[in-house]
Amino acid sequence: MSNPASISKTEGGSVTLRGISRSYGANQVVSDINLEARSGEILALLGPSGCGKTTTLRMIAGLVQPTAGDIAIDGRPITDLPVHRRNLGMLFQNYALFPHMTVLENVAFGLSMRGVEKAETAERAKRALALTHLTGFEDRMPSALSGGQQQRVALARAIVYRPKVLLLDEPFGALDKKLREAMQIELRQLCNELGLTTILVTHDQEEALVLADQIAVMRGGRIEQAASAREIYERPSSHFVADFIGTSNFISATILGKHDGKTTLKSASGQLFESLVATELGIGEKAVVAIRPESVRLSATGEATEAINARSGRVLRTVFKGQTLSVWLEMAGSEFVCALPIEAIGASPPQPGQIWTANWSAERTLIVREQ
Ligand SMILES: Nc1ncnc2c1ncn2[C@@H]1O[C@H](COP(=O)(O)OP(=O)(O)OP(=O)(O)O)[C@@H](O)[C@H]1O
Repeated sequence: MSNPASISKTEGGSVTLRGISRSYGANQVVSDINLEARSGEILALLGPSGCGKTTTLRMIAGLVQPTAGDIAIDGRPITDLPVHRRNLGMLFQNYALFPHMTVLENVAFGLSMRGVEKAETAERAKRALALTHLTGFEDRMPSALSGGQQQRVALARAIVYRPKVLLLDEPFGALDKKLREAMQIELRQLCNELGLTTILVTHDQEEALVLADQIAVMRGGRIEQAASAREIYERPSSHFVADFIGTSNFISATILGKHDGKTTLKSASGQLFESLVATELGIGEKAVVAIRPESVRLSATGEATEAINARSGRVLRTVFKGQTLSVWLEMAGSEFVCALPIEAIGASPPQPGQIWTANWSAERTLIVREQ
C-alpha cells in the first residue's frame, strides 16, 4: 500500500564543515574543524568533557553562530540560515515532552504548528511512532511511560518532519546500560531505514563504536582523528586516541629504522620493537608503542626475557571476564594488561607471583604520536 503521508526513505543530506571555529571572548572552544558527514552515515563526535562537541553540534543546528568557517548541507551553505530553515531533526539531552499532551499529540504538535493538514499530521505522527516501536501508546500521557519509551517519543518527534539530517546530543545519557544498548541498536536500524544522515555527540567510546560509521575524536576544540570505527581502533594516530578508544599498553620509544614496511623502535631501556603498521613518523622521532590487551599471547617462562616484541613480568592479579581472562603483569614499575581468550588458557592459568612473558606480532604493534 503506498501512502504519501508516510515517512519514507529519503536521501540523507551530506553535511560539510569547513574551517569552523567558535570563540567566547578570548577563549577559542572550537578551532578550525574540517569534517564531512556523508549522505546516510552516522558520524559520532567523541571526546572528553569540554572538548567542544556540543558547541560543534549547536553550530550545525544553527543555535550557535561560528566565528569563522562555513557549514553546508548537500553543498548548499546553511551558515546564515535560521534553525527552522535547515531541515534538521534534533534530539538533545534535556529533551522535554509536553506533560499535558498525549504521546500522539506530543509527536504531532510541531506539524500542526506548521499548518500541516490534520489528517496528514495524524498519519505522519502515527508512522513516526510505528518506526520508534510505540504503536499502541498513542493515547498515553508521558508520565505513564518508562524512560526508554519517553526517549522514543522524543525521537519520533525529531523524525516526524522528515529531516535530511538528525542531530543527537548524548541522547541516551540518562538511560541505564541495558536500555541504552537496546536504543543504540534501534537508532541504527531507524537511521538505516530512513537513510538519515546522523550526527551524534557522545563521550562514550562504546556508543561511538556501536553506532557510528565515522568517528571524529575531538580534543581541546580540534579534531584529533576522523575515520571509521575500525580504523580508529586498529590505527589510532595518537597516544590520546589510542588511550581514549579501548585499552592499550604504552611504551615510549624512538624510531630506529624503517625498511620494507617494517619499523624498528627502541625504548629508553634498550628494548627493541618491530611493527608492520604504517606510521608517518620518521627515523629519530619519538613515538609510543601501543599494544592492545587482546593482541598479547602469554607463555609461562618462569624467567625474565626482553626479546623483540616480548616482555616478561610478575603476575599481579587475574580477573575472569566471561570471554577473556585479564592478566596484569608488573613490568619495570608499571602495569601491562593482557586479555586471554578463555579457550587459550589451558590447564595452568597464570597465578599471582609467577613470571610470565607477553609477546605480540609486528602486525599488532601500533605506533602512535606521543601527543
Ligand atoms: N555560552 C558559552 N559561553 C562561554 N563558554 C562556553 C559557552 N558554551 C560552551 N562554553 C565552553 O566551551 C567549551 C566547550 O564546551 P562544549 O559544551 O562544546 O563541550 P563538550 O565537549 O560538549 O562537553 P560535555 O561533554 O561536557 O558536554 C567548554 O569549556 C565550555 O565551558
